[in-house]
Amino acid sequence: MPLDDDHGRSVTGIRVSLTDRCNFDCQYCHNEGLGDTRGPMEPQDDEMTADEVIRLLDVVRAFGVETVKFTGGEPMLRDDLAEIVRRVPEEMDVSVTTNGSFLPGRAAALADAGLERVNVSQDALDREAFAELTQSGAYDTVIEGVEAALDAGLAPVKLNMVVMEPTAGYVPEMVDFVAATDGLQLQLIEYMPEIAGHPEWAIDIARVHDWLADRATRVERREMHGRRRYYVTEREEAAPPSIESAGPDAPASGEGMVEVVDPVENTDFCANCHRVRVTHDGQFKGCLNRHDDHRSTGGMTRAEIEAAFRETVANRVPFYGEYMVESEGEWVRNDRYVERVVADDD
Ligand SMILES: Nc1nc2c(ncn2[C@@H]2O[C@H](COP(=O)(O)OP(=O)(O)OP(=O)(O)O)[C@@H](O)[C@H]2O)c(=O)[nH]1
Ligand SMILES: C[S@@+](CC[C@H](N)C(=O)[O-])C[C@H]1O[C@@H](n2cnc3c(N)ncnc32)[C@H](O)[C@@H]1O
Ligand code: SF4
Ligand code: SF4
Repeated sequence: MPLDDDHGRSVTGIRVSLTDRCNFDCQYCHNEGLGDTRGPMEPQDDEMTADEVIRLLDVVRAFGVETVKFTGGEPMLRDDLAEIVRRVPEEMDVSVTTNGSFLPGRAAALADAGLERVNVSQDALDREAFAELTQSGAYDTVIEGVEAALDAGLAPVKLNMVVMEPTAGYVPEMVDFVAATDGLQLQLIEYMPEIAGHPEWAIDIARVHDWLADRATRVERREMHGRRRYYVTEREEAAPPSIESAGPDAPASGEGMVEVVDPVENTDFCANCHRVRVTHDGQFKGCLNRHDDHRSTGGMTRAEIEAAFRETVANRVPFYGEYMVESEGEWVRNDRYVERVVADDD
């Protein structure tokens, strides 16, 4: 049975950052709550080993955690990613979120190792905009990577697009693209300024919902975070760039799914959050936005890791609505946690 926190949220998923390193330098990157990805590209001593990752997964699986997501930094900078995926406890659903630049040549091996799906970041179907946003010239490689993932059977491949002022204009084309391409889905992620800064890039996500509601033939609500999923059909007049998803003769599905990830100041999203994170150096982290709830697992016995996980879950609180509360139209830290942080620091 999964563990529940004090707010009735069962923990069913774990997100493991395998490295803090990245070969891109996206202008918007929050690095899963850990700040800057810039730095050395070589493996770092503080990264968990494959054995340590598997040991943690073994512990949380026994607490009913059903899904694991490997992320980073760029998780495919880990040469042992396929080995790690192969060793994930059998009962767990395993996926990876990647910038896609290493998928050509490696997607098939990951699928063989047991990877079930992959999310690939792609913010614009435009070479120049992509280069500007990611500070990388890997546009064609990423498109090839998406094709490689589809060919390897990793569908549905979710394209992750961060929606903010510099990218919002590319949304319609991305939606047409997934509607026209079998095996692809789109995830529109509201830009989160909390860690990355640049509040001026934030957009009003309600406008995106309204636009999608007009465009969609049906709408669903995902249990996780209460996210809305819009199903869209192909428009005849649209001619987006093509990907031959399942071979040149494969029929297009004619329907695409677009999911909106809208965590910013969204109490409903946080009230339905079922995830615990693990940092690349092996610390449990109860919330993406918090830095005061990390619990180390380094050098611990299994019993100690179990205790650290229980404590992490017990201390989880919805970020918006509990850790942050509204006061006179502003989000401010709840006094309860200000006191706790000061006490912890002593
Ligand atoms: N604030 C917040 N943002 C999240 C959370 N989960 C996902 N996100 C945002 O969505 C981004 C993409 O996450 P992914 O790992 O690709 O996708 P996902 O939706 O979590 O995973 P799937 O289960 O594959 O749909 C993250 O890097 C965050 O920006 C969450 O629990 N809280
Ligand atoms: C931190 S990256 C790590 C995995 C991998 N390097 C990648 O880019 O997919 C995970 C996801 O977070 C998203 N992301 C990064 N910074 C963000 C921000 N400030 N707001 C919203 N999403 C963000 C990225 O677009 C990506 O899809
Ligand atoms: S590729 Fe991922 S981890 Fe790297 S900078 Fe971009 S969003 Fe951040
Ligand atoms: S509590 Fe909210 S901000 Fe924190 S990880 Fe969960 S959904 Fe994200």
